[in-house]
Amino acid sequence: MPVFAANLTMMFNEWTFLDRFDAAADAGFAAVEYLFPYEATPEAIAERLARNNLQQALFNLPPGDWAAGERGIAALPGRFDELKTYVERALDYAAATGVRRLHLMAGIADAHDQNASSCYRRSVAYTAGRLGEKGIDLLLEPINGRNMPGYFLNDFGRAERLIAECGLPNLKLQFDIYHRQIIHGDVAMALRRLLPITGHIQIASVPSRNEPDGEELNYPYLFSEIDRLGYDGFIGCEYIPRGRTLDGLGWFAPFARS
Ligand SMILES: O=C(O)C(=O)CO
Repeated sequence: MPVFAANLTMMFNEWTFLDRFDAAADAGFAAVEYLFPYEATPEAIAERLARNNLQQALFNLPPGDWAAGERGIAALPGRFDELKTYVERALDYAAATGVRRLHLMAGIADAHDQNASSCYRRSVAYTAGRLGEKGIDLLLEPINGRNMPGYFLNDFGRAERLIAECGLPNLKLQFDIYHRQIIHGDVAMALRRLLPITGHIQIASVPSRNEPDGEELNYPYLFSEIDRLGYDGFIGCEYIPRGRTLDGLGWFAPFARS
């Protein structure tokens, strides 16, 4: 049975960030994820996790200047020293929250630019090494170019090759089924092939990125396939509720913690 993590960046937006932890637990979630924790203190987040007996499934390392349009800096030339400070900042939050996996965003850069590619490799190798010292996995997530135009890592094959070439035991794929379907399709076969290198799964309907209960993907089938394949990680619910978050949780009822 998959363990679902509520994505508190997208879900439970009727509450303030810290109150979303309580709301997710009350709705039956045993785990949470979000893009970034950095506007709250590590202590405040740790307190909400403990109070609600929630596991922290995932969050992202700092992404650079998000408000200015940056979506990570790992592939951006000249930003390596800044990246190192981001790694330490994320590790502070990791220590407080007990998270075992972090996502490194690549950035907006030409996917075929040699300089960007070598910066990305260097950033990935450095970050994986530093996280490995703490027993934490580093995740790389291909993101579709419709949601994030110009994003460097926009192809599952490239992520797979990089993970293989690096050969680092804690470097894994973040398999967002929503992005996979938009970029390549063939979701079930890709899960079968890529599950051995997958460290986290995320879900949403396609094309609307809403609750996983309709449109072009058959999630009940995919959940049973993920179970059949023996996946024992988290499934992050990275979707935008159509209306109020609680009203859209019908799909989740069979999986809710009582
Ligand atoms: O945009 C997404 O899908 C992400 O998960 C960014 O971390």
